[in-house]
Amino acid sequence: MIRMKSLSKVYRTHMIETHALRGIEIEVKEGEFVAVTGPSGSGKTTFLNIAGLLEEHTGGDYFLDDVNVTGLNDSQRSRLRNEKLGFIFQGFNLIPDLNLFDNVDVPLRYRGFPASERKRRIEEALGQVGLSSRMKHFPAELSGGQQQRVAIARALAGSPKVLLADEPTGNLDTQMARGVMELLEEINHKGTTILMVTHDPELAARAARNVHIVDGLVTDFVRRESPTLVAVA
Ligand SMILES: Nc1ncnc2c1ncn2[C@@H]1O[C@H](COP(=O)(O)OP(=O)(O)OP(=O)(O)O)[C@@H](O)[C@H]1O
Repeated sequence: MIRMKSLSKVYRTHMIETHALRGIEIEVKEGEFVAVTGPSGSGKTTFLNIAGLLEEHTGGDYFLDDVNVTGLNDSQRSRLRNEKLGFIFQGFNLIPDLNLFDNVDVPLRYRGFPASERKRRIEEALGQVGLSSRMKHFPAELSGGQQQRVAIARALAGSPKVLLADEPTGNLDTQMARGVMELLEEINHKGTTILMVTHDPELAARAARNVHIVDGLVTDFVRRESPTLVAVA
């Protein structure tokens, strides 16, 4: 589903070059749940943003669902992103002035689905995260955990193949974090591939696979189903 070959990312600002990713080799298969861990500044968000087509890599190749995204133009990248990917962020990123229904509707409007199809998808997605009864509520009327559930519903409504989550529980207390993790596990069991950046060792340990990034390199893949160390770069 996700394949990166010698992938690198260099940020160039004010004469300074930052080598954020330095030759990533990784393959994530459909249906995997991968936790991405590593120290601050190691390149986790950069990795996730490139996987999510939010940023362009500067070297190597990236194949998303067998499409080589290297060299695609902005509109091709947007189309691929909208069709295949869903995003969840630490800060939820909901629009405060829109109720839950309309928040979940935002990316569906971009996709150009007809109103009846959007309604069906919104109701189904909010149902899946247990918030059917709150559709007319506004984000500020919900707890942090509930707001993250809305963000998950917004991501799910587009039926993404891959869900990318950057510290999805970073703003939540332990109890709420567990609830969100359980929901992500449920979504994964239904077939969605998940890539989740987390600083939380407890959550990382629950993912079937951990990818550890240090200093822009993947240093460790651990498949917890088998004790074998699959790759060390
Ligand atoms: N837009 C940017 N311009 C310049 N440098 C950047 C940019 N974004 C990230 N970097 C640099 O790239 C490196 C990797 O950053 P990244 O945000 O991917 O790390 P991270 O592992 O997600 O860190 P954290 O856990 O603290 O969020 C850092 O040195 C960072 O300063």
